Amino acid sequence: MSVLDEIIDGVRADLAERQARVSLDALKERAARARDAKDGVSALRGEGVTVICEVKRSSPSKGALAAIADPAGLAADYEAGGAAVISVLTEQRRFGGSLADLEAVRAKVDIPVLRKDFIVTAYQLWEARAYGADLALLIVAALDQPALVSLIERAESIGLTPLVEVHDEEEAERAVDAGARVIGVNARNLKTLEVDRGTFARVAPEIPGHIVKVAESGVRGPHDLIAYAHDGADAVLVGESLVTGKDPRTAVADLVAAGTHPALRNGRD
Ligand SMILES: O=C(O)c1ccccc1NCC(=O)[C@H](O)[C@H](O)COP(=O)(O)O
Repeated sequence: MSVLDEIIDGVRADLAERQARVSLDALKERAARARDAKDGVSALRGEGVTVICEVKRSSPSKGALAAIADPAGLAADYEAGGAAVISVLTEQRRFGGSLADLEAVRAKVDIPVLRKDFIVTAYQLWEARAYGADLALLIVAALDQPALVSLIERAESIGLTPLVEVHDEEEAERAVDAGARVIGVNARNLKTLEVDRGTFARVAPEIPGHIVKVAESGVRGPHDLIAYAHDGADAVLVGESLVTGKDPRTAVADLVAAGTHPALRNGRD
């Protein structure tokens, strides 16, 4: 069984427990009371290369990364550093996240918030909206094409911007066909968990220019953002290097400075 399959088995088991406790109607009522969702596309099409900063406690590839006792405080530091979007990993078993983290971050920051999880049902999209997310991750490798199309449509219909994640050219084609407006190319191979930063350069040419292109994983600092920018990234998604570094606010500010540097912007025009 692949790592992704194992993760999704756990996600489905936890989801069944939540569904037994909280009805879909109750979630929808909670979603109706949530703050209106912010537009993820305009946030990511900000000045230069924008930065999505992740709240990530642990991961299948690295184990424990950072305790993060105060996810909202960390998100506030990211926002102060100039982040365009906060990504909150809500998967519990492998990443140590929760919907409570999402809710706390939402209450603290003004910028859009992404629910990063392994979403396989519309119920999870309603959860995302009910706990204040503006964007939600959909992983092409985890979904057949009818499910991908249906979840993109449902996300859009309830105000969420779907960030559709791909790992190769074939998945990119499926994401485009399904109507994605934002596509993330993840450099982390879900079979080996290894990061290959060349993945973005290979896959990005398959993605039409009107779609926002996000380079996910493996950003250690400004030099990696610049490399992804030269390969056509509109945004980067950064987790590990921020949560394991000493000063997340300054680290984000350094990334944002690199992403908005006039030399980089001229080179991309
Ligand atoms: O991080 C992992 O080990 C991982 C394993 C299996 C599926 C997903 C995984 N990570 C989720 C992510 O996509 C990353 O958290 C995100 O792109 C940030 O990456 P990084 O900056 O390298 O932490």
